[in-house]
Amino acid sequence: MDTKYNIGNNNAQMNGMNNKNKFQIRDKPTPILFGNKNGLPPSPKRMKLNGKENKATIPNNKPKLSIQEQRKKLPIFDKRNKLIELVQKHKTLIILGETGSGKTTQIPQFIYSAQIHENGKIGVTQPRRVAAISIATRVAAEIGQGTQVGELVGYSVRFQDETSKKTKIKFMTDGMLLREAIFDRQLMEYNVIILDEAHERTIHTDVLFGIVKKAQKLRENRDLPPLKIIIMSATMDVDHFSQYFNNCQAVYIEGRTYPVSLHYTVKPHDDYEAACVATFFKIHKDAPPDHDVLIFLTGQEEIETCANRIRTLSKQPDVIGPPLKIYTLYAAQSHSQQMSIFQPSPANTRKVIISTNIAETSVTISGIKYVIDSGMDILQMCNFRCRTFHPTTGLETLKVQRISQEQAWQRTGRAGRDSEGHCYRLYTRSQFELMRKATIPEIQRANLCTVSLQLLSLGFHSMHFNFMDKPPKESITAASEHLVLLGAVENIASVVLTPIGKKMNKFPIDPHFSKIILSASEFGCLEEALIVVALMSAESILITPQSKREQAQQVRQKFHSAYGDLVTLLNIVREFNSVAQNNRKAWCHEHFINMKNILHVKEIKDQLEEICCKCGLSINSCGGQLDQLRKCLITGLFTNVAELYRDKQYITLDKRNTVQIHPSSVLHGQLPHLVIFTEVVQTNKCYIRGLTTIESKWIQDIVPEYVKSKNIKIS
Ligand SMILES: Nc1ncnc2c1ncn2[C@@H]1O[C@H](COP(=O)(O)OP(=O)(O)OP(=O)(O)O)[C@@H](O)[C@H]1O
Repeated sequence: MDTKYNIGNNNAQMNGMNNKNKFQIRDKPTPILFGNKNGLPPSPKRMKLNGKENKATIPNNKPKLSIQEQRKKLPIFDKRNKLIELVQKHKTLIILGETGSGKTTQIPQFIYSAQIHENGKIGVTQPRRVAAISIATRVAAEIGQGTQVGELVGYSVRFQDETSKKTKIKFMTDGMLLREAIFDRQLMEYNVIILDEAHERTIHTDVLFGIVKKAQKLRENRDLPPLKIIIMSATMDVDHFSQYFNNCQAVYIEGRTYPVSLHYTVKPHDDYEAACVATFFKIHKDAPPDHDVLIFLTGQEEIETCANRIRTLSKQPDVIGPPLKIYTLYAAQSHSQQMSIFQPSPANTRKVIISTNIAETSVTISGIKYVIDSGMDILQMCNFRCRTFHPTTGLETLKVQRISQEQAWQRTGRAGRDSEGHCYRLYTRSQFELMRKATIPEIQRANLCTVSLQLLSLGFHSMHFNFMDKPPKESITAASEHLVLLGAVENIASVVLTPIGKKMNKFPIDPHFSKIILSASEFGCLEEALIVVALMSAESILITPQSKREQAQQVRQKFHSAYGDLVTLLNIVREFNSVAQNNRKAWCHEHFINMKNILHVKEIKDQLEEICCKCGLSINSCGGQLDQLRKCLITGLFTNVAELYRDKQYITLDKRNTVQIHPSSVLHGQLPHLVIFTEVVQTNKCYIRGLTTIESKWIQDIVPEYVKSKNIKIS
């Protein structure tokens, strides 16, 4: 391998691990001991605010830097020429730079200004939509001169394309670029592709590594304009990556804009959630109001519980600190809920964001001074069935586990972005050293159904694809078997998609759902199937505020169907469609329906309908004959059937897992004999939701091959 470049000598590394003094948190709940006293700023002047003792309102009286001044302060900024030279020279380049050095926001702009992309586009992938959207917004603002997102700088995430003919820098989720590859293997739209946050090793990024490598080669062989590939991260195994990309060049950019002090606990803590709360209140008591806090926890339930605890405790009379604005961030939230974390908090109010690993990479949330890292994450074990396109309908079992060192550094890097910061690691230094270095690639543990279908449409069988790290053989075989049952391929070794398989790939959704759509016209219920699939692809249309839970449930009671959740949601959409345009807002308000999300369902349905028309399907409706829809669901979701066996317990027919009906389901407490589900939620128990009742004889009639191959017996 060529020598690695080191650019820059600004050695402002994360600091703060060497102070032996200890401080103790005296507030409720249980104190946590950190091995560093430098965690908090020196005691500032206090003043009365909202009747409580609080910090002075001008904690930071440095003048705010303009956006261009902020750019110039980034460690990457004065390495522009050297970087441009390297990108020009190498067809593939690995760029490693510390979190906050300016890789994601600056490198696409450097390439653009040097016209390396010539007349093509610069595509930049991100593992998550929140990052893709927020970075596009930031880069458009940095370019200035009235640039709006969707013009020179745009983004593309599933069902939302904010690009135009003018777009030259396109941020997108890795899944979107993968879909584009299905339609053009050579990725001719782009002359430069940047795969950012490569260390995350999401399933899509891993597949993209192989796809872009192949596209580059194809273009080379066919004398087409070359494709430049840039792989970026703050934390990755450079040698492993370089080897995969034909021993390509790697460059390291040193330096962060602001230092982050690290604080480890003195002893291990089992109750990491309580430790987060305790640490938060310690910060809250002493830090100025505009010093915001970001807490990393694992999943929705835990995050909501923590938010409630902080909310309740902050109202106690003996708790000192400014007013709080509490945000939560996890995959199941609506897009607007997720983006609300970027709103500046009102004056003299502290913002606290409690998040899953969504906020772990790429995002900059202005004002975050403190990061509290629980050290835990949820490992997604996709052993139920394929991951679906919607995070909350992914039928995965989830397991809480320790994060990797890479993740710990990424979390730390969320502080110190617009001023110096602190990271509280709720684990000891030795626990950190015992953590695995890198995250296990998702492809090693995920169900490969969707990806196998996508690869087949590109002419590759997963078994023979040039993965950076090959997934287990059993996962590939299981995915292939599933695709056979869905009718997408003739047999597990086939590299050719059946006509149905080809059509399935035209839909930007999980193969199980595209199969339902493709079967629906035969069942005479395509209209209804499109609505149901659109509902499963969008954020929840229901609003159920905790304080008005009963009222919301009561007013929506009239839509409830004994057939289950999907038919109930279908009833809501049907009713909404019949309401006059000018009354819809009031109707949504009255029924606790999220108007934006229900309109988005309609948009998705229209997009899916357009694809149906291109596939030559005629739209038909079953009206009140909902058995047709219930039967049709079996064609795609046959692996998600659960049968009642005793005492409210259900058993899944496919993998024999024990599950229960989730309390939020309209079928909760009703104990139907057989249900099909779209979602598994794991808390202390394993719950299923998104239910529809079905009849046992239908399964044998609709998927006889499956029943035979799995030797399924239904009582
Ligand atoms: N939305 C934003 N609001 C305010 N400042 C921002 C924003 N996005 C980026 N910045 C500034 O630009 C800096 C560099 O951000 P950038 O995302 O380019 O860094 P990076 O090196 O890619 O980091 P990471 O590896 O964490 O993604 C941030 O530290 C911050 O100072």
